Amino acid sequence: MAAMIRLFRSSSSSYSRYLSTAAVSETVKSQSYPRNPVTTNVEPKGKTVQWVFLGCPGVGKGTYASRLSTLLGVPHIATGDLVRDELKSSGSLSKQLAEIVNQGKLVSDEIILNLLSKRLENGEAKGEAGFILDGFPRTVRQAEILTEVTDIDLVVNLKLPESVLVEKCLGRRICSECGKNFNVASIDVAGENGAPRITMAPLNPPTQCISKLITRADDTEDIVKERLRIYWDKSQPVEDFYRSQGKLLEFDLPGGIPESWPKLLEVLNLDEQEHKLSAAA
Ligand SMILES: Nc1ncnc2c1ncn2[C@@H]1O[C@H](COP(=O)(O)OP(=O)(O)O)[C@@H](O)[C@H]1O
Repeated sequence: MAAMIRLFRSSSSSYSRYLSTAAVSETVKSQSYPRNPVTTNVEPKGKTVQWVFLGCPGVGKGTYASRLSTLLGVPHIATGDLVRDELKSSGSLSKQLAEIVNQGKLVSDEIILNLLSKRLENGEAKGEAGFILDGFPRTVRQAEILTEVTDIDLVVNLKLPESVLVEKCLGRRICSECGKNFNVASIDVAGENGAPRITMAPLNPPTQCISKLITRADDTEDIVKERLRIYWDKSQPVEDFYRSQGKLLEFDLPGGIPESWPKLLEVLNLDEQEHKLSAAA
């Protein structure tokens, strides 16, 4: 992990030097790719969790990654949140980022790696270990860099039909005071290719948040469609990257949180009660 932070912290010149080193070590790297089936067992006293969550905008990566991070006691690190925090600041980067993000485009690798390295460094100073990454890696280049600097145990790929994704993004609301996420969309769509119907009840805010709800500037229909296009173009190949390493766990969400959460725990071989008890001990 420390090596990861050192490399992520590199200036742009040493960063490009690092990339050429990565290219030289390509052969060694490809030999070390595991070929065994996906293993999801979490050893509570063993090595800490280093997981990645993949999935289209609106699929619920943040929701499930955050719940699992609480359950497993590892930080949930969402690069989208890091970008939004930077947008709120008055730094010089903020204006540059707003233009990119509000068009639904991806931020440069250099900026993302800088934000991520700062976050990891702050976490390490606080004694954090392990992580659930959400929103990173988003390109094959980012995935290759991550492979160079640390071991990823498992990559969870959350999936929903595209029509649901757009509705979910448009229904997304955030409380400007407490920061919690809600969703006012009521989803009821026929499953694709003979799959069962998908229904999701709205995740309504409590009364104290109702007057403080805001919508993300990039959650408009046109920008969501552009983000989805970019996902298929740039991020979907990341699924293939991890599939070929035997690390990809595909998970078709059966519905909202009440239906999906227990099923996700089941495929991850996690027992909620057991983890709560060991955390309390
Ligand atoms: N790993 C990344 N690489 C490039 N840009 C990123 C990355 N993570 C986040 N961003 C930027 O932040 C925006 C919001 O990210 P996120 O909240 O993860 O969005 P989404 O809901 O589309 O999955 C993205 O549209 C992109 O501009």
